[in-house]
Amino acid sequence: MNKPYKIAAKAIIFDRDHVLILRKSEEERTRKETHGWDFPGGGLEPSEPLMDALSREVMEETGLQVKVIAPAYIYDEIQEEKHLIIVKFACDQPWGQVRLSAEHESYHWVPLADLDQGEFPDWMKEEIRRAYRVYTDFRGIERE
Ligand SMILES: Nc1nc2c([nH]c(=O)n2[C@H]2C[C@H](O)[C@@H](COP(=O)(O)OP(=O)(O)OP(=O)(O)O)O2)c(=O)[nH]1
Repeated sequence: MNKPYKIAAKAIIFDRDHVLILRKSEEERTRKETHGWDFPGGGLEPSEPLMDALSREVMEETGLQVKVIAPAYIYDEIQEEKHLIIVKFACDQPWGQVRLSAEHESYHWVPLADLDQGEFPDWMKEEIRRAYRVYTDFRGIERE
């Protein structure tokens, strides 16, 4: 059976040694079984380039503009209903005032030093660590 593709772009945004993590709204959390944490981003609209989707979704979900550094991680899963591909980009230099959409209830600039103690799923922590390596390598920053 041919499954439809869903392609999404998500942003792992750094501000020096902090990373931006969103908390899904209660409605989103109860709608499906979820750990409730999120990176800003989402699926492509028809005929929309990946990078345009990234900046559109980041703006819609956070009100921020960011500088994209480079892809950091690709999540690729054949699910029951669809083939899901999510490209995660390391980003920095967030600019603007945070304004959340109805999808999220709060945002957290999490210090990287506190990541291990956070209640985020292990795979999110791993994606953040990878994106942080991309961020520090590209920007020539000493790692924490
Ligand atoms: N299990 C797992 N899911 C991952 C990884 N990387 C990654 O982007 N995902 C994606 C796939 C799922 O769409 C989503 C699972 O998180 P979730 O429990 O919040 O599920 P969800 O269906 O509410 O996801 P979404 O609306 O945020 O896309 O995260 C990973 O390494 N492991």
